Amino acid sequence: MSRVRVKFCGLTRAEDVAAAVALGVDAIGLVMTRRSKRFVDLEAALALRAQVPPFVATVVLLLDDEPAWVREVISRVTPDLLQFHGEEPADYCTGFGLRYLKAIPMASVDNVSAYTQRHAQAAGFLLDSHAAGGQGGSGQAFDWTRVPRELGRPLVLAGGLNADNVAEALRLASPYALDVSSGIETAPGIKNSEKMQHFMQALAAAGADRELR
Ligand SMILES: O=C(O)c1ccccc1N[C@@H]1O[C@H](COP(=O)(O)O)[C@@H](O)[C@H]1O
Repeated sequence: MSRVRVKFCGLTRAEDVAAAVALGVDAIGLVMTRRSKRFVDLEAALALRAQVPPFVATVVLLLDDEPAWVREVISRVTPDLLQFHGEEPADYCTGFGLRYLKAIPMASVDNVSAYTQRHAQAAGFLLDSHAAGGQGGSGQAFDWTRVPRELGRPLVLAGGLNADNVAEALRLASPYALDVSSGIETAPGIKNSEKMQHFMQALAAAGADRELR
């Protein structure tokens, strides 16, 4: 038995980081691709990162970004983990020398295990509802019965999660971790403390301590 981990992603405000940490999240996500409405620049990311205490991970989300930008983000923000959400090939992802999650666009991937084999060095896989070439963070869920039983790596479930569906997500997908953004906000990048709290309460009520894959 193990506890389901939680990442709140797309935080842009100090008060939202403080609320997330107080609620006991395992990771916060900073979106540092300029394509996103939740983009935070280097100065903002540095300030938010400085607020994150030990034992809470800082994950930086990128999407088909220029390597020079990725290197600058790594050296300035010092994230614990990268999350590549685009069509980045394995040699690009491994080239930065930092552990990474690879997002899998479930709307356009039929064979998940073939996809994971191309990213043998990924620390884990994040299954999201978008199609290749599209963006995540849409608040849309995919069919969770499509989540494979065995990935051989930690599986992070994302896409349209909220307090109302988290129990069903756990039941159908048994993920290692949950990643939520739209479901805890009032507008892109503006998190809502009540929604954050409701999400964590719903997770606890659903039994966050469970057998995981
Ligand atoms: O949050 C964004 O703006 C974003 C932009 C580009 C790619 C991914 C993005 N977010 C990630 O998408 C998933 C699902 O989010 P949601 O809960 O459906 O809003 C999650 O991993 C976000 O971190």
